Amino acid sequence: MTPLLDVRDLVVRYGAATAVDGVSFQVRAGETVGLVGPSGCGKSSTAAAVLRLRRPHAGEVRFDGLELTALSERRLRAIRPRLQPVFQDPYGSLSPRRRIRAQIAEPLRVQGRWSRPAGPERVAELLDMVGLDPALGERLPHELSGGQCQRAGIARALASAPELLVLDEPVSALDPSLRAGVLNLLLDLQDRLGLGYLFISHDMAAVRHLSDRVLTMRAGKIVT
Ligand SMILES: Nc1ncnc2c1ncn2[C@@H]1O[C@H](COP(=O)(O)OP(=O)(O)OP(=O)(O)O)[C@@H](O)[C@H]1O
Repeated sequence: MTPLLDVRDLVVRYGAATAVDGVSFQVRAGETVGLVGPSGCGKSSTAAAVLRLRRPHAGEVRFDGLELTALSERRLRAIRPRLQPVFQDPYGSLSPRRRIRAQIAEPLRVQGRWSRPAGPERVAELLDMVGLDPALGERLPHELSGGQCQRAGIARALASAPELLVLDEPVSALDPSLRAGVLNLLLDLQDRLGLGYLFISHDMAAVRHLSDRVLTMRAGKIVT
């Protein structure tokens, strides 16, 4: 079976410095692959290349068999909803001045999946799926707690109907008491939706809790 994500010999450079040095791994549908390693070892650079936020210097990123590194922006736009990021900063991934419900509705509108009353109902359903009272959709991001905001960001990612989530330190900015709740939510969503996860963290306990397989990076290379 074609893996959901197939990364081959990935190289990311910043000028003369090599941040990712020949990394290869696969993520299958419904599977969580953890990526751990010390600060600066190249985890976020790997994520950025997978999401095509940064073009790699060399190597391939295949998503469902399709090579992303060579795709035009126009063709990439059709693929982007299928692989969605969740970043560390819960407030940073949402626009500060728009209500939560409008931000969750946006992917539905962009993909031509918005109508009334189904659109607003879907937004309420997505909020409920991430454990938020749909009434919180009326609020602005700064009117939510960090944990609520990260859940809203996950709801927004889910609005695109993704198959893969790239989770880059998704709970590291949260109060330790809230982390388990968000990690368990991610497990629950994976069960319900069959999502693949690339889960990046320096928190070994969190990675073990979530991952089917754990890859360790050091100085740009996968060492296990
Ligand atoms: N935009 C950039 N410009 C130049 N160098 C960068 C840039 N982003 C990252 N780097 C460098 O690339 C290397 C890998 O960084 P990266 O952020 O991918 O590591 P990381 O494992 O995600 O670290 P952390 O856990 O601290 O986020 C580091 O040496 C870093 O300084």
